[in-house]
Amino acid sequence: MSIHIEAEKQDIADKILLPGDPLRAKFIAEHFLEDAVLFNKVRNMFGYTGIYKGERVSVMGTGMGMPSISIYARELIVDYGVKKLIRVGTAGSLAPDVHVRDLVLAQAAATTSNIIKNDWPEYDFPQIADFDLLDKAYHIAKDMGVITHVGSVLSADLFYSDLFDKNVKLGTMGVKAVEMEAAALYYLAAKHGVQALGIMTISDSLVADEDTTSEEREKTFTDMMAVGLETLIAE
Ligand SMILES: O=P(O)(O)O[C@H]1O[C@H](CO)[C@@H](O)[C@H]1O
Ligand SMILES: O=c1cc[nH]c(=O)[nH]1
Repeated sequence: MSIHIEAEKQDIADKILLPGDPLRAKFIAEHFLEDAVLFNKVRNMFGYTGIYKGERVSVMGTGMGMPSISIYARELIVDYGVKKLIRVGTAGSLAPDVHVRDLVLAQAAATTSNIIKNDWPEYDFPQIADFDLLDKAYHIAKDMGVITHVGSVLSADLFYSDLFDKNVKLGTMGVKAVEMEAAALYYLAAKHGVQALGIMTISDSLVADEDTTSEEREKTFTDMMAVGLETLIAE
């Protein structure tokens, strides 16, 4: 067990989906995995391991924001030996052509946070997705016929921010969407030599009058869940 996860090492697969919402983790386990077993309920941050198309995979919530995902990603990588981590999150569109329910594959993640600089003050280096996972996810999503955008995202510390106008301006500079975890996940994956990718479903828009309910965000973004699982098991 680790400080925030009560599982034994063998209880967690080396491939994992990471939604922010622990109830989305429960939904994925109940609707996509066979023989799913709950391995964590510390702080209600539900984690499950089960079988997807014959392969052992796990899914666990990370909570909201980079401090929270940094705790879980670090423990999963260092204490449990997880090698492939795919965030399946929601994000707000920053671009007029990126609509609610579209997928965004986060090729890179800019951040407003000091969390990476606090750990690695020397350089401001880019936080990028693992190319192999990105390439696989892109082709899987395209083959499924899901509208999919590839580009950078902004991982913000604040959901409610006075930088709203500046975030929107980033959309005119190629940043597709704003969310709150990908940059820290990419940093930790680089630091520990494992693979990570962020797949986001657009849940609302900062540049158009489009949004979704919390129940939809928990239960209906199944394309993202399927793309994430297929990418985890792809050879
Ligand atoms: O839906 P999740 O995966 O939690 O992701 C997004 O939703 C939360 C904010 O509502 C933040 O965690 C943000 O990154
Ligand atoms: O606008 C949004 C939507 C989802 N997640 C965010 O962080 N921001």
